[in-house]
Amino acid sequence: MTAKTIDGKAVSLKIKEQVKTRVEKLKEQGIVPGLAVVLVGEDSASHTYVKNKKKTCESLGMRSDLHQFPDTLEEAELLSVIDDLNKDPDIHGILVQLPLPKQIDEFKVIQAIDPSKDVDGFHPVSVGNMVIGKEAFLPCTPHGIMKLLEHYGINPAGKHTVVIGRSNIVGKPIGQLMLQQDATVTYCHSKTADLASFTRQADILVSAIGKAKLIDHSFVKPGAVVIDVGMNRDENGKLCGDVDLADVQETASFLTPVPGGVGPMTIAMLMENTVQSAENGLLKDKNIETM
Ligand SMILES: Nc1nc2c(c(=O)[nH]1)N[C@@H](CN(C=O)c1ccc(C(=O)N[C@@H](CCC(=O)O)C(=O)O)cc1)CN2
Ligand SMILES: [Mg+2]
Repeated sequence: MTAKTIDGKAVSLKIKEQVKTRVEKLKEQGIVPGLAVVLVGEDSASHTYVKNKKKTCESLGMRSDLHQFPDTLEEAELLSVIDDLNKDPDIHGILVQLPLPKQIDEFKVIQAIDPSKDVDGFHPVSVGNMVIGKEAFLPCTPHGIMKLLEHYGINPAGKHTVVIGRSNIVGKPIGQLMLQQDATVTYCHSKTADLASFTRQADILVSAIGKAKLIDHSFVKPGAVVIDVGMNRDENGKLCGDVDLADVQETASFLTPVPGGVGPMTIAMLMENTVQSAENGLLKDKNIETM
């Protein structure tokens, strides 16, 4: 068996086209969806992601405001910025790029965002609604993974999904979204003993552990769908995922590459959440109940 490549770039382009159409409809009604992006510090990867988010917003006809601060920013100042953005009627989505510098408590900052503008889906209200299966902004990377599965006709129902990683951004929520689609879910993490004994049971394996090429064919059940959320550098400094693609190619049925798999979906889903937030605002103005 040679695994089929899941093309996240192609699927993300389709989603962005749909978002663009929704933006055009909103603009006809005088609304320009607006995303505020808050960036603190000098992390070069964060700068790249933020630049891409801003560029993508603009290419889809949305407004995007960058609020950039040095890594010495105090927590209270950041909370005050969030407060202003919460009150700004032209801003439909607020995103604080993570990670934040050490002196700032990430949880406090996320909690300060108005849940109706929480397009990252990280606020405890969004997380709670997601877990109980109510309408919520879903976190972009896990939501993007579910969209990829749907696009390729992979139904998680009744399948054993093994997640490696327990971050709030990817690991925990992807397990919850899989559970909602009737998968049987096992969480593994850095302290799991005999990791391969679990991953070899997976029909769908999601790796978000951040270890370059850890997952070779000995971790993979023949025919499994392998989703790689890792972003690492290999021995030559080249971007790679958690999965040794060449080694797993003849064992898996589907594989997401890095780059070009899950990554592009993250930004596409952020765009979708932002346009959704602007649509929700319009419905609220017309007194129609949404989230
Ligand atoms: N506030 C947030 N912070 C962070 C998030 C997030 O969703 N919200 N996720 C990550 C970083 N991230 C977006 O912010 C992100 C990571 C990777 C990609 C991506 O497209 N990756 C490409 C490769 C890019 C490269 O060449 O370097 C790929 O995999 O194809 C997009 C977004 C942490 N912080
Ligand atoms: Mg911190």
